[in-house]
Amino acid sequence: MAPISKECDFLVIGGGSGGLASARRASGIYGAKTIAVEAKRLGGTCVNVGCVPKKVTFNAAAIAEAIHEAKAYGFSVQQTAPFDWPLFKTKRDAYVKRLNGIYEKNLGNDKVEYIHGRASLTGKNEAEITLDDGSKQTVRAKKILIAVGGHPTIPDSKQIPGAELGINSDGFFDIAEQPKKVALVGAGYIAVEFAGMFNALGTETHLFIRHDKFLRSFDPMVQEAVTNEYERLGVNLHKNSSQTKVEKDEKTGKLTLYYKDSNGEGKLEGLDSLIWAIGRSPEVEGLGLEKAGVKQNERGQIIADEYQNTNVENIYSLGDVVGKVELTPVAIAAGRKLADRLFGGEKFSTSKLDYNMIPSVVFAHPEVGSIGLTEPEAAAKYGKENLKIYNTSFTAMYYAMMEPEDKGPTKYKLICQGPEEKVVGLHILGLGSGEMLQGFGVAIKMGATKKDFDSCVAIHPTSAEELVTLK
Ligand SMILES: Cc1cc2nc3c(=O)[nH]c(=O)nc-3n(C[C@H](O)[C@H](O)[C@H](O)COP(=O)(O)OP(=O)(O)OC[C@H]3O[C@@H](n4cnc5c(N)ncnc54)[C@H](O)[C@@H]3O)c2cc1C
Ligand SMILES: NC(=O)C1=CN([C@@H]2O[C@H](COP(=O)(O)OP(=O)(O)OC[C@H]3O[C@@H](n4cnc5c(N)ncnc54)[C@H](OP(=O)(O)O)[C@@H]3O)[C@@H](O)[C@H]2O)C=CC1
Ligand SMILES: N[C@@H](CCC(=O)N[C@@H](CSSC[C@H](NC(=O)CC[C@H](N)C(=O)O)C(=O)NCC(=O)O)C(=O)NCC(=O)O)C(=O)O
Repeated sequence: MAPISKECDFLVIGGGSGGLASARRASGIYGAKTIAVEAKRLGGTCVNVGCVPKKVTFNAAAIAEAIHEAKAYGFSVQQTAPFDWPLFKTKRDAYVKRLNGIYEKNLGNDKVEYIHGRASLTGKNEAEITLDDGSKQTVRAKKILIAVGGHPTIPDSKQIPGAELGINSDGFFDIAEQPKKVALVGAGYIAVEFAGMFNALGTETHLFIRHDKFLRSFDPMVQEAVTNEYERLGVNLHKNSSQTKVEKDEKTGKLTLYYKDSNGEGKLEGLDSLIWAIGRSPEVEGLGLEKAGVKQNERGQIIADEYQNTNVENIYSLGDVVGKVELTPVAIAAGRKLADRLFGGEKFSTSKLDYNMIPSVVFAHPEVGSIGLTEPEAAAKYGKENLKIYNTSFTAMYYAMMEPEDKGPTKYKLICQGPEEKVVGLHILGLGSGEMLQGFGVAIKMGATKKDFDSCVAIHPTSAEELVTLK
């Protein structure tokens, strides 16, 4: 190994949501000598190929829907040209690039030393960084944070010949022209969000799921309502399906997907893109975990306790590579709490992130918001007889001017437990659910009961008011 070229208090491997947040707090607030290493682009998955470009694309899809809906309100909106995907992509790329620059500047402002390169552990307190020109630097650190995130999982080409002809969520953001026809495989956040966006923007969209509903980790109300809504909106759902082969027509570049479903065997021709969205795997290859003795679970994720400690003293890990809850605010919060604990002195000596009651939103059509237990989870934990479930289903006033076939669903479910009716789960779908959930999340995190909900006077006319007037 090359001689030690740098020493620091805190070496952060991975310049994504968790790593940046931790590094900036450690250095900017507590003055720890911190080095952050990023192999690709600052900001990580969220800024470059995740939340940020996804939400901007979701906004484009929402505008496409609004243009359609505007007619019902008396506007004579006429689209004179199709959606300009290349223009939109150029602007989206430029926005992300601007954020990369802002993040680099932020590191400078917080006096974090930034190294662009790929880090690999060489021992308990040491790492080797391979720079872009191939040269190497070695760093000795008192404490090391591993926040290297993950990458999309792709099926094995031995099981599905031609699987490599498909792309993944990273590739989605490289698509240069709007596809006329796409197939997506998967049933989680990404498949559902992408399918909804493509469909709203006018692409013929086929979604292949292994069961008869998607978003199966969500409350049954969400699974059923959103699956039905996607069918109503014209997404071609291939239920109970599996894929057997993918072929490419070398002349046209179009793909054919061979599959099986409850009707037998089928094939879907003329695809501009096939997108695998079947989960993510930890980014641990070449990280040298074995050299430092850091333990992983059977999925390759790093094992860390509630304080982000790995099994090796002074090596910590958080975010997607740990895989408990794969969300940006979770990685950020864990990263900041860790910096507080490590460098914030006595006051923060027990600082840790509480992984209970974390709200999340699926930017589906309509948006879905969820916090706490699903109804089956609550029944298993507390017993059905100790629960009171409040449901409502109504037509949001936004749809008042529209024909029945153009009205989208709104459904809310509040799950309460015990004689005090403590709220242990809230599941909402409909317009504005994404923005709505955060505030209710605060109340629920504070331990709100149904009575507390009811004691807040409604704001009229809003969809949210239905949640404080549930019967
Ligand atoms: C399409 C998509 C949409 C998403 N939408 C949302 C959303 O709307 N809301 C939400 O909360 N979450 C969303 N997520 C999830 C969110 O992006 C992740 O949970 C979050 O980015 C995880 O942060 P992290 O710090 O753990 O890892 P990352 O952000 O992935 O950062 C890890 C960084 O480490 C770098 N790295 C890896 N190995 C090395 C190495 N050896 N040396 C140096 N650097 C290395 C990587 O290049 C990367 O930049 C989305 C994810 C995807 C894929
Ligand atoms: N809005 C947000 O906050 C977003 C958050 N994210 C985060 O990123 C994570 C990764 O997203 P995603 O990739 O969608 O993963 P998810 O884990 O959310 O969903 C993947 C789903 O795909 C299905 N699946 C798995 N293997 C196969 C297979 N071989 N063939 C067909 N279907 C399969 C499974 O559903 P089933 O068992 O029903 O088949 C599985 O649950 C999310 O869990 C989330 O934490 C991502 C995007 C947006
Ligand atoms: N909530 C606003 C988000 C606004 C926002 O935060 N925009 C970011 C781009 S999303 S960037 C992706 C993500 N940021 C966030 O999630 C925002 C974090 C929140 N503001 C906080 O500080 O807690 C992240 O990975 N953060 C890691 C870190 O910052 O340490 C930005 O412009 N930043 C410029 C700047 O910071 O100067 C919205 O949705 O409109």
